[in-house]
Amino acid sequence: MSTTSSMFLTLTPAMPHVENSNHVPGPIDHVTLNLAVESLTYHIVSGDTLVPIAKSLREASVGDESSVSQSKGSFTEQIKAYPPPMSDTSTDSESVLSVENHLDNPILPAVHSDNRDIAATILPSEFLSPATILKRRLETTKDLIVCPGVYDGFSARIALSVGFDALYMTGAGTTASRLGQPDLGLAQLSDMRAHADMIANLDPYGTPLIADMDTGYGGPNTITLAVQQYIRANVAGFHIEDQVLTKRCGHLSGKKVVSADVYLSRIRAAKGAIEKARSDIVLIARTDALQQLGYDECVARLHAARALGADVGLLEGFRSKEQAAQAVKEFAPWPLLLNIVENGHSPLITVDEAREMGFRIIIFSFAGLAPAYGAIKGAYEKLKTEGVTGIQGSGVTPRGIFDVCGLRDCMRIDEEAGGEDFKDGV
Ligand SMILES: C[C@](O)(C(=O)O)[C@H](CC(=O)O)C(=O)O
Repeated sequence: MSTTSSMFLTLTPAMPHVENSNHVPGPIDHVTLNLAVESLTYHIVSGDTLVPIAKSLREASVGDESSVSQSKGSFTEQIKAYPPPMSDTSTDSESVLSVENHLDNPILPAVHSDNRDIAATILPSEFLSPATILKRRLETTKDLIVCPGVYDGFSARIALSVGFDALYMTGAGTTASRLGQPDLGLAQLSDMRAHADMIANLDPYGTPLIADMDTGYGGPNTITLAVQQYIRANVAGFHIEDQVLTKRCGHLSGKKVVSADVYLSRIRAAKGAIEKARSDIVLIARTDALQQLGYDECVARLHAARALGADVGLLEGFRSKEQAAQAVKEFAPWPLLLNIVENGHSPLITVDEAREMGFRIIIFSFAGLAPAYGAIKGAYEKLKTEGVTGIQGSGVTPRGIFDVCGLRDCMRIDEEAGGEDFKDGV
């Protein structure tokens, strides 16, 4: 039939979703349409499956004409921005399906033919989103995923240059660096989303970012928006907790948690948003109930969160190494994340010890913020008392700092595009 007949799409192992994907919403409003298009974009770059792409296209196709044409325009632009690896047209019969046949599947009716042409140009055969990378690593290995805390673009760049399994965007550090405020629930969704978006997209196709989502910033509707926004921001995983909205750092005294019912409504809302988006973003259920309600209540809350589909558990503020090890055993093989906050309320557990205990993710929330505090304060004090910063002779040059921030990539992009901005160097 059309131009699509000779085009092939290599599908990822997530393909079996096809059989269960016949839920197609009815007519949609502008908001839903925009979400569909954004989710579509996400799936293009994520390479999850063809189904969400086709489903989103269908959703777009039932919107009003102006929305549809607007969405198609933006869609086409997005595809141009992410050119497919056209050289890879593997013919492995298990992994290659005709786009045309696939879109003709009766569970995916009414896809516009011009949209099929667009879909046929998408070949996300090798690309996995950071969320998918993180999720598969949790599902298919027993690795301990080690994440340094990053609190801004520069600390994230430094962590990327050192090389880690994943990064952790600390809410405490975000609040400190973005707002200059303590970790008391003062950062709003817009602050956290914008910060996460910037950090997650410094290396958009690589190192996964796990980001703090605090309490979810409100009730189920706000949490739904928060999850949608984190997904669109290319965040690979997030944790959501049971503290009251006026929360505080998990390593301060006087914490208060909401009831188990309210907590579970948060988890349910988060999971529902993830499923609706067909996203692989990793849902980490955190409980801060230890201080106020004790260990058994934490265990009950995390078991309930697990039953609702949370991918990972986080029990905040362990009192001892024994308690940490006990929790891993309690939930195995469900993965647990360990939050290390040096000089906080919990004992220091090293990467090797955490691996031995069986934790699956370890975050060092203050690994960037605390040393930055010491180094910056030292330089400022020296400047004040001695009239110099002490940086001279340290070997840290402006060029070196900009290199960490991707200067070479910027130069390469310019050169490859035929630009001349850097032909005489920098
Ligand atoms: C993990 C945490 O949520 C963070 O924002 O990094 C904080 C860290 C901290 O403030 O000590 C927490 O443990 O609550």
